Amino acid sequence: MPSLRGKAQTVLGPVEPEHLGYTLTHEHLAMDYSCSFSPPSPGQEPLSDGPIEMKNLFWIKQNPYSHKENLLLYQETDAVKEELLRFKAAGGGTIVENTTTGIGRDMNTLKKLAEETGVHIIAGAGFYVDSTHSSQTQAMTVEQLTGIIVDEILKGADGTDIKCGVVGEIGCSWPLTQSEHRVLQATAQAQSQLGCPIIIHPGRHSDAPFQLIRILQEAGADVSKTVMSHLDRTICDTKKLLEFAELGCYLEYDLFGTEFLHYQFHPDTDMPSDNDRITRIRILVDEGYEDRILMAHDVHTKHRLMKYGGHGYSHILKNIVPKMLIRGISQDKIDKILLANPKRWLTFK
Ligand SMILES: CC(=O)NCCS(=O)(=O)O
Repeated sequence: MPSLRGKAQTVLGPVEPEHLGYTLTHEHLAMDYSCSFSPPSPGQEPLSDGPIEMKNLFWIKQNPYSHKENLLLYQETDAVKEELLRFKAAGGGTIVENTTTGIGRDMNTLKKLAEETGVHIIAGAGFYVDSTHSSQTQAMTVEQLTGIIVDEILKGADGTDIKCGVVGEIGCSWPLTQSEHRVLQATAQAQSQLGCPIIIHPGRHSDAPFQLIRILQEAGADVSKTVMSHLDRTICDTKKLLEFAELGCYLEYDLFGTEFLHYQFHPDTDMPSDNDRITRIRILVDEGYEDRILMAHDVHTKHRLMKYGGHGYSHILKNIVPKMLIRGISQDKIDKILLANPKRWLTFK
């Protein structure tokens, strides 16, 4: 089998990293997030079952995980295709599709979207959070889990010959479960065998990213090829963020476009606004971490698509980049964040 060293691996095969272009490192194009359904507040049950309509859109935006149909992104392939074409027209080149086992990864659809739009799509290997692990997964050893992840990259995933090009998002809860711990160790082992990029979904606690990096390191992972996702909602304290940045992984702000009053998954956290995200990125740039920052939207529900009045996959390129420039983050730094850093991360070692 030819080595992947020096290449990035898309669903259409290996590519030269120079060809990736502007890259969103954490998105979903086809996914079923029903596993995260949050029952609505008493009295709001009828809102949960209806279709998405103008008159309930504000409620859905505030309660995205309580609306059943909103969680079925996989039903929107035509709308997603249209949006990928817009992303490309806005200068975009690559999307890393983070849907792993447990939330409806669909390799055939990803391949079709890549063929029909010309956008490079890189699929994720591995497993989402414990609540989606099958009883078979729960019973597997680290070696068995490693074998599955390695095969998804070298041979193909979900019974297809379409290959993944990153490991993740690897789902972790807070507190971390035993099954998630084994999957993390397998992720580290797969990475040390293949030199591949990995990406982690941390549990919702500011200590979680530190714990996860420690476990990965102890299991032999290369922290410099590791992305910690969702820092937006995970480490809100600047001192702690800078402490975490010292560990040397990529720091991902991937919830651009998500703005709401009440964060359903963790009401103690105030979800930052896009302006807050830009402020935090500016702090990291000023502290010298410009080579470690990544950005994305993590679109994973229908209401964030433009078809439903959402911001879509072009929001960063069209609206956030201009605002970053206004806030004193130079084009050179932005090109590091959206072009050079993803390229370095996605290149197999
Ligand atoms: C699909 C996924 O895991 N999205 C993350 C949502 S969260 O609110 O940042 O946990």
